[in-house]
Amino acid sequence: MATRVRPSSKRCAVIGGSGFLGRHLVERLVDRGYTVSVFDIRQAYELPGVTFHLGDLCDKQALLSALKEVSVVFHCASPAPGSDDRSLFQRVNVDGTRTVIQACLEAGVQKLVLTSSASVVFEGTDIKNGKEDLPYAKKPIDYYTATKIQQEKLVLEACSKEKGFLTVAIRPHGIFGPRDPQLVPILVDSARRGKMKFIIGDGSNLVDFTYVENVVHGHILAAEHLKADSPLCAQAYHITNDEPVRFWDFMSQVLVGLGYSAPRLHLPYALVYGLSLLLWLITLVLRPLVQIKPTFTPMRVALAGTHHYYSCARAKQDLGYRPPVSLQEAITRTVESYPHLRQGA
Ligand SMILES: NC(=O)C1=CN([C@@H]2O[C@H](COP(=O)(O)OP(=O)(O)OC[C@H]3O[C@@H](n4cnc5c(N)ncnc54)[C@H](O)[C@@H]3O)[C@@H](O)[C@H]2O)C=CC1
Ligand SMILES: CC(C)CCC[C@@H](C)[C@H]1CC[C@H]2C3=C(CC[C@]12C)[C@@]1(C)CCC(=O)C[C@@H]1CC3
Repeated sequence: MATRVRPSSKRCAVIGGSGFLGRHLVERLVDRGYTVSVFDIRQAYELPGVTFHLGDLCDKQALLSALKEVSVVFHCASPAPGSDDRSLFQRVNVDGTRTVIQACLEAGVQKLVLTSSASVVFEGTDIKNGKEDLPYAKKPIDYYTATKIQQEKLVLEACSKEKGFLTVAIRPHGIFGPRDPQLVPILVDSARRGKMKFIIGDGSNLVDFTYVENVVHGHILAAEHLKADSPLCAQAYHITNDEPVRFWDFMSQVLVGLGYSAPRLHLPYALVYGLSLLLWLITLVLRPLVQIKPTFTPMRVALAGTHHYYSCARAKQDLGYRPPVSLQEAITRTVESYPHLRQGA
């Protein structure tokens, strides 16, 4: 009689493992003795002990071959938020996540840890010390956020103790750190084009920026604490640095650290938000003729001019989470990791 091999609890797969967060997660998992398979549409690096499976997460057969004997799946793949492509977000974040769940069930995966986003509750207005019980945004600020909401619901609803399939969602916010393709590069590009002279609003708005290694730590704690009798099943957890910071102080510290000037002049929030909406509408109308990528999208302006910071008390209580790297240390490490983006480089 054929015996089914019981997956080792240290065998995991990282969907989106070639990305910024995914690669940091893979590196940490390897350090902790996990056997890791990466599933991604691209291979961005090589690492001893890591197997790469190239494929689209919407393809169940491709997923199934990567999930053989895997007990834990981390799903941190998504199109970039800035891509603004409605059908791509729907296909990957919603339909694709359904496929991931189905493949996990068929492959006998025991745990699925989703990288969601704290933005699932953000509607463009202030959130101060937001807890996980805030309702999902009724009017999500963009397609990315709208599909992250649907994705999180799908994953949490799939949690089934009867089927031996447990799920949890991690909601990070403003991830930054070495190799981030988004935050620091966009900031520096804006500074180099002379667009970082202005502070949007009065500059007092507090925001969470979370160091990538802390986000990774939260994911691994969640995977290791997720058990049938634990409070984690079908729950979402904010993972932050637990040190809200003024948005413009954070941006200024990174800019000055890299040799650029900090923004000084103030512009009224309502004016900049209105202009960004107008620009967005114009790009929408012109899209068939010309592709314009505005720096100041309504989403970015809303993020730059409002409070949005979250409580991670639930993660502290249920996961024993404490951010291992302080914000100051994280900024120093990040600035040092981008010598090629320094002024004059
Ligand atoms: N960067 C941030 O500040 C935040 C990110 N998140 C979430 O964290 C996760 C990781 O984000 P990042 O590492 O920043 O993004 P990233 O763009 O660096 O990585 C995403 C990875 O997913 C892969 N991918 C995209 N579509 C795929 C598909 N159809 N099949 C297989 N792989 C596919 C990409 O090739 C890429 O390697 C995402 O789910 C994102 O929504 C949540 C909160 C904040
Ligand atoms: C041009 C400037 C006004 C802003 C430059 C920095 C921004 C690129 C970043 C500041 C906050 C960041 C952020 C995200 C992306 C990069 C920023 C807009 C997310 C939208 C990434 C995906 C998420 O799930 C939420 C993030 C919130 C913060």
